Amino acid sequence: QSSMAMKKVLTLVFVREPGRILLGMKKRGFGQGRWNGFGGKVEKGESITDGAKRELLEECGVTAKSLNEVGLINFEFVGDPVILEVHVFDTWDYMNSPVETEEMRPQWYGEKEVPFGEMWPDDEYWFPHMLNGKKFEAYYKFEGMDKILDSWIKEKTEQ
Ligand SMILES: Nc1nc(SCCc2ccccc2)c2[nH]cnc2n1
Repeated sequence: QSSMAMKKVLTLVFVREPGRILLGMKKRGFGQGRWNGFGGKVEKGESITDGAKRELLEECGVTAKSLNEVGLINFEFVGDPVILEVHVFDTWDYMNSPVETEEMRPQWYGEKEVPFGEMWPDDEYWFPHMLNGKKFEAYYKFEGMDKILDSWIKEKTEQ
């Protein structure tokens, strides 16, 4: 047992246009075969925001000029002691059109056409908060990659 909880800090960035959202089809690694935002690990010595901008650029060639904090999600996977602490951002202020990389195949979706059937099962629960511009915190306990055993979500009033 470990008295210190083990956490891995990750980022997730969604590029926005009025009525549309950019998703990426993950081509390898964790979450392969699912549409998602762009993101990954935060490196030592970089801020979470800088890590988010770096992953967005690496994964689809888009440079975010500013990021909005959208939410904070903690994911637990049964049998894995490491909690994933995912910082979710969006950007409306960016440069360059998205391009496909080895990691991700980008595609724009209408906000009413988000392909939840090809995404992580939790997304359909917190996307509406993001799309409505509401900040949120959430927790999802997974068994495997498809089954949610336990969850909660709450909106954050601006501090
Ligand atoms: N939408 C969503 N994303 C993730 S992982 C996001 C963080 C990440 C991790 C590794 C590489 C890139 C990005 C999820 N895990 C469980 N449900 C989930 N939903």
